[in-house]
Parts: sequence; structure tokens; C-alpha cells
Amino acid sequence: MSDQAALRVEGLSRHFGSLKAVEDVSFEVRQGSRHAVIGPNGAGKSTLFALVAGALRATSGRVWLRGDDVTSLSEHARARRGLVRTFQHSSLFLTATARENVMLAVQRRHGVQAQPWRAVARRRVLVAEADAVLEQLFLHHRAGQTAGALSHGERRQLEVAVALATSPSVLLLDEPAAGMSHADTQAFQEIVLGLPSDVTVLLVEHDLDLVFGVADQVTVMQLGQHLLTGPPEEVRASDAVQKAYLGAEDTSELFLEGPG
Ligand SMILES: Nc1ncnc2c1ncn2[C@@H]1O[C@H](COP(=O)(O)OP(=O)(O)OP(=O)(O)O)[C@@H](O)[C@H]1O
Repeated sequence: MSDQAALRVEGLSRHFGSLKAVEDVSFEVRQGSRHAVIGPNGAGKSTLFALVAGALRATSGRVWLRGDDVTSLSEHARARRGLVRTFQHSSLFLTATARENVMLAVQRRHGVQAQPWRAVARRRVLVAEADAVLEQLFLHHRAGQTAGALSHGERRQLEVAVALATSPSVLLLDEPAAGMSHADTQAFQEIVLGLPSDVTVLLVEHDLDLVFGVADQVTVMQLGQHLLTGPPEEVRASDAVQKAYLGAEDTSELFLEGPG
């Protein structure tokens, strides 16, 4: 594994009966990268994401977090080591405020302390840390609202805040733009770009505007297999990617958006 890799998958496979949902996939995610996984429907992106997060067991292959083999670890054990995911379907406490949702995550990071006389001081620290994370995610003005009162886009922001509050080394974003309006997606793009540079981000995403707006590396999956990993301009220029991605002749509209 190269010195710069925060995460590496090596020969990773997951079969469902005879279906090879993910087959012998290998690639590295560099330290500090914003790395996206794309591919047509059924390409194996969600399965790959679940294998990396630890929600699914691999049929074969390995997952490395920095130099550590985490393949046999549960999702929780991986999260404790800094490999933290957001969920496509919200895992927020909807009746708790945005601040309380983040405070719970901060508290988990600190661990529960048993000295009751320090409770007031501890709460002050939790509030301050939670508010700092909310500010980072442009949600500070919503801190006192219940998560249930937030818009869909704001909830997705809050999910990232909750994940970020655990101090991840690698943040896994599961289709963050799913169900978002165009405006929300654009706002979310700024959030991803503004995440701390020492946090490595791996996102699985359908929205190519978001992908090409944030990613410095893109992995393309096709029919369970790894097709290409490279910088956005290389992916855009690849005939194989365009054909695989669209499966059609008219590729002229693909990959025209975004900087990179
Ligand atoms: N639990 C499962 N049991 C059986 N087959 C599955 C299971 N999960 C996924 N598959 C199959 O594995 C293949 C890859 O699915 P996956 O959801 O990983 O692809 P994807 O690229 O995320 O697709 P999409 O873009 O539509 O979300 C598909 O053919 C899917 O039907």
C-alpha cells in the first residue's frame, strides 16, 4: 500500500449466489482525497460501499485502513478506528435537536465519564464542540430545531455533522445527493469541499454534477468490476467509461458539467 493511502480495497468480492455483485475490485483512496465511486445501475456501488463500511461481509478480498487490515472487523469496530459512514436512510433522532444529535456523537467520541460533579462542565464542552461542527456544516442557525423540523437537505447536512463529530479519518458518504433538490445539491457540494483536509472522503453517488464538482479521484464500476480509477479528466476522456456508463451511442451529454 502506498504511503499516501488512507484506505485500500484489495481483490474485494461479494457474491449473492451465482451473482457477482462485486468481483475482484482493487483500488486505493489517497489520504485527504475526495474520492467518488460511480457506475450505472447495478454496477455494484452500494455493495462495495457496504463492504468497505463493514455492513456486509466479503466473499473474498481485503479492506485496509491505513496499514491495518480491517476486513474481519464489524461496522462499529471500523467506526471506532475512524472509518465512519453516513446512511442513505436517515439515522437521526428526529425528536432531538440538531445540536443534541451532534452532542451524542461527540459524547460517544469522548466516552462516558462517571464523575457527576463534572456534568455541567462536560455539557458545556459538548455544546461547544457540537456547535463548532454545526457551524462547519452551515447549520449553526438550526442548532435548536428538532431534526424532524429540518428540510431534507439540512438533514443530510446534519448526518454529515454527526459523522464528522466522531472525528473520522475516512468519511464514507452513501449517495448524499439522493432526493436532494438541485439547490441543496449545490449547497452540499460546498460542504464537501469545505470538509477538513485531513478527513479523507469516499462517496458513492449518482449525481455526476456533484461527483465532478468535488472529486479529485473517481472510481468507475461496471457489472461488479472495477473499470478505472483516475482523476476526473481521465475518467471524462475515457471511451470505455462513457460506453460502460451509458451503454448507448449518445455519450455527448455525459461529463460536460463540473470543473475538473
Ligand atoms: N442482498 C442482495 N441479494 C441479492 N442480490 C443483490 C443484493 N444486493 C445487491 N444485489 C445485486 O447485486 C448487483 C449490484 O447491486 P448494487 O446495489 O451494489 O449496485 P449499484 O451500483 O449500487 O446500483 P444502483 O445504482 O441501482 O443503486 C445488482 O444486480 C443487485 O441486484
